[in-house]
Amino acid sequence: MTETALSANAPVRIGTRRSNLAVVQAEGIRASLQKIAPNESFEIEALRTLGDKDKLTALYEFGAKNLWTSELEEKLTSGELDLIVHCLKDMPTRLPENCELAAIPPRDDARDALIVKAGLPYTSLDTLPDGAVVGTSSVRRSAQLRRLYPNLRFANLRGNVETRLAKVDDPENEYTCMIMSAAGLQRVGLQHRINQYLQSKDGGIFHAVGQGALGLEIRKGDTKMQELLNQLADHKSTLACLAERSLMRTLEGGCSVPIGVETEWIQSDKLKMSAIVVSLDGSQSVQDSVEARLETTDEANSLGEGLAAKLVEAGAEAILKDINTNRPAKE
Ligand SMILES: NCc1[nH]cc(CCC(=O)O)c1CC(=O)O
Repeated sequence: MTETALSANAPVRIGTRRSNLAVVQAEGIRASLQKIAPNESFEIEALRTLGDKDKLTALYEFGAKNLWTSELEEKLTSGELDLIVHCLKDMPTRLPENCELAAIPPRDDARDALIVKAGLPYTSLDTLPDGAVVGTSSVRRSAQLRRLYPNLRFANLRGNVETRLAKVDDPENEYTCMIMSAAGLQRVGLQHRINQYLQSKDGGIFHAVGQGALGLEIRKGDTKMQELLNQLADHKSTLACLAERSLMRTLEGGCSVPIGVETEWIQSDKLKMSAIVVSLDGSQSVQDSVEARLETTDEANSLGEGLAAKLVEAGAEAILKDINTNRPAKE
């Protein structure tokens, strides 16, 4: 084959993390792209990232906000990859100079879910006995739970979806239950293990910014990829997720800061966004909400900034500052 023929047929290279969930997500995007562009070929490259390798360090101790993404982004900018399929919630709110968030497809279930150890009879957070051990390494989850359920205890739980579930079910381990994203479980076919779906009006728990959505990242200015991915984008999911990310960016929180959020379209073009910021021990919290008609990404960004301002007014800054000064291994 000549070199020209090779480059004309060069496959579009899709990068993702090497977990089952990440690969399932990338396969879904590949299938959608293949339908849109039947003459292109698409290849998936599943890479082990720093976040996958280090299962021991508590997430909040890493300091860096990009432990799932930076190695993939290096390959994107060097041209080894053309697209990265991320869980949007693992993407930092500020991307490297030469990368961009090209599209957000229709969002799946954004809620957290309670999963009880196999064989135990509990069905919801409020039926858990005193001293029950919740497996989670997310300070957003533990802080919100400490606030509402002071009778619970917490233990770190890391690893991919299947690993975490196996650790909880292992009778040798002290976990009574764990909290995980509903979308993550559903995508790998484990939705039957969900005992309770959590949200502000059920269990009192707000989900993470961008949870349940995918983020499709490309090299900045790659118009061929942008045009393809435009066809996978969902307008309402995009506006809601961008509003959430703007809130997070404005509060300067990373994925390890206890900011919980919820967005809901209350009319066809009106988004309501509620959020909570909680101290690590659950003793302090501020909560507020905003709503506005949204059509453009600028308007989504303004909504996030507006909610951040309200939360700061209510005392969020003191809580976040306290978290940053007390963090054990802050950079
Ligand atoms: N923090 C890890 C992570 N990143 C994305 C998902 C699941 C998919 C999603 O929620 O978008 C998970 C698992 C979890 O938090 O339970």
